Amino acid sequence: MNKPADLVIDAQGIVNRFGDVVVHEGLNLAVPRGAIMALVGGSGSGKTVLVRSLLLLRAPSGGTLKLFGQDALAADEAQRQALRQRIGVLFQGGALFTGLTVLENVLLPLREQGLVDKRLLPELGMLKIGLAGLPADAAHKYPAELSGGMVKRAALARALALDPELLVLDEPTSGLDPIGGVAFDQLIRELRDLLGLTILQVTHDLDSIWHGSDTVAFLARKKMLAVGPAAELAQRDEPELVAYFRGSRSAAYLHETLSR
Ligand SMILES: Nc1ncnc2c1ncn2[C@@H]1O[C@H](COP(=O)(O)OP(=O)(O)OP(=O)(O)O)[C@@H](O)[C@H]1O
Repeated sequence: MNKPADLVIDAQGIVNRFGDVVVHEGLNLAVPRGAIMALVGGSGSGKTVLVRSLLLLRAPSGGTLKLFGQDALAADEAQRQALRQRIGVLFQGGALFTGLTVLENVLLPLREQGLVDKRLLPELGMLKIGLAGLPADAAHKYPAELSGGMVKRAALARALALDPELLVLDEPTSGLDPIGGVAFDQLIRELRDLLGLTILQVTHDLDSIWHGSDTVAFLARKKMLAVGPAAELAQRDEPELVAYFRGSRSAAYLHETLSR
């Protein structure tokens, strides 16, 4: 068992409902520090609603939520803002400002925070761009001038801007070719090791699920149906897990990776 202090996210008994529609009912999720956890579930199972709750963008209808050991639901707005600043978010599609260069995008959170000496900003921005695996000359390009993989990396550099402890990634490898996807997974693992990050990633990418994550949290029946390494979940008998891990898509994937 992890001590509570070792859990970056500790959500217990979470309930989320919209009118009569119950999305989560007594959902538990514990993410230990240093984990790379994939958040997986069918369409409409409630991954986005859960992530919005974890990012303090939506108050759950019930349950408790500790972030970094602090009671996030009892926190006042200033404390919630401080908690949010400890979380870097990579939105699907990158969500970069198209009228700003990569460097300007990366510097935006730092400028808004206003804690860093302005003269140090460009150097700091270039450091984040390098960490995200982009060449220095990408800094002065606009998002439209970048490949899909570079856009993801630029968005990652921005997510790293405020030195987060937790990175939340929404389908980080979607739209990338398999080689680009594996390279991105590898980068995430290196950053976890280098910076001591904790990663929670919503993903449908079988490479990310099987090889890019240590643990898979599987959302079904309004709760976390199972949490464990992909190989462990693939042995379970719950019909949702059988369909996901032993269905035709997974079978084809495993057949292909075993023969690589
Ligand atoms: N603002 C809202 N008002 C009403 N219902 C909502 C709202 N947001 C989400 N829902 C419902 O909550 C459920 C879960 O939606 P959510 O977007 O979290 O699923 P998801 O797992 O992220 O799906 P996908 O993989 O397709 O993106 C759905 O039934 C959806 O209709």
